This record gives sequence, structure tokens and C-alpha cells, in this order.
Amino acid sequence: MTTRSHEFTSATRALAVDGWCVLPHPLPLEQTRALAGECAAMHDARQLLPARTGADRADSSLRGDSTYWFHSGAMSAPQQAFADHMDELRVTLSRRLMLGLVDCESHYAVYRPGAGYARHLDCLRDDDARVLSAVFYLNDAWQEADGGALRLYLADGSYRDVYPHAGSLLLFLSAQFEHEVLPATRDRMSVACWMRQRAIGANG
Ligand SMILES: O=C(O)CCC(=O)C(=O)O
Ligand SMILES: [Fe+2]
Repeated sequence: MTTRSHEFTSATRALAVDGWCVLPHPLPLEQTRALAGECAAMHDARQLLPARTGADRADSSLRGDSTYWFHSGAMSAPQQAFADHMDELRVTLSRRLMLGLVDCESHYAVYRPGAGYARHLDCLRDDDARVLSAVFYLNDAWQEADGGALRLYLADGSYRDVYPHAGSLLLFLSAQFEHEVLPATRDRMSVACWMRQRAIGANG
């Protein structure tokens, strides 16, 4: 079995059983580095903007990150390589788990020290398109003492803390897992991605 098909098989099993999983190194190291370099440079150039919460407003007490949405048809080479990999994963998971996933949307996110994202669900109100959440982390040499865990709340009332180590990909079913981003002591970079079904009521 190739590394990639092994990765897809373990993700399929874990999602079917637990509804979430972490893939330690789904992308080649150079691709992770290229994304991290681009994200940091775009952040320095102020191309990331304060993120919005459901009510279409920026409220930094709920959510403190800045984001840049990938534009299909106008992606940089690192963004395109990431999007191609996620599309391949989407098609495989959709077929094996019968999820009806039709596309992905992705953005860079940077949380400055002290910024977090309060406990939430990724499904937007009045829009059930997001089925699978994927967060790909870009931070070299992250230590648990740096904070910044993604805290994933499980159905039995416990939680798991996932640290944003460069190259790891967290996947979870968007409608089932509340989660929050805990504040960190250093900049925290990621690509957040949602695999979507055709929303009920959507045209075309
Ligand atoms: O960066 C993370 O670990 C998760 C971000 C998140 O929950 C979101 O963007 O909805
Ligand atoms: Fe989220």
C-alpha cells in the first residue's frame, strides 16, 4: 500500500468509528514549509483580515484570528498543492463514507499571542453545507508550554487537546464536535478547510 492510500484508509476508519482523527504528516515537508512561509509573509504584508463570526461581524472576544481565503482559479503554488491534496482526500472520504462532499473551502489563519476562538460548532446557522472540518497546522517546533491547543469536546463530556504541530492535519465531523482554540504565547498559523455537501435549498 502507498503512504497516501494508507493515510486515506486510516482516516476513513477513524472517522467512521470516532468521527475525528489526526493525520501526522499528510503532505511532504517542503509543501508544509512553503505554506508556512507564504502565510507568515502574507500576514506581515497585512493581507490577512480580522475573521468574522456568524452574525457577520468581527468580535475579537469570540474569535481573535485573521484570515485569508484561498480563491479558486487564483491560487499560489503552495495553496494549489494543498487544495489538490484536500480534494483527493475529499473524493476518497466522500466515496467510502457516503458523505456527498462536493467541494472544499480553505483559508489561512493566524492567531497572535493571546488570541483564541471560543467554543463553537463549524456549521453555520441556516447553512448545513459544512460536513467535515480539516485544520492543517504550520508551526515549527511547537511545545505544549506554548499553549494554543485545539480543544475538541467529545460526546462523553471529556475533551482532547490537539497541539498545532507543523504538518499535522486534524479532521472532524463539523456538526458533531464543539471545539475551541486556546490562546498561545506565540503566533499560531494554520490552514482551515471545510469539505462541503450541496446545501439544502442551494441552486445548481
Ligand atoms: O485553528 C484551529 O485549530 C481551529 C480553527 C477553528 O475552529 C475554525 O476556524 O473554525
Ligand atoms: Fe472551528
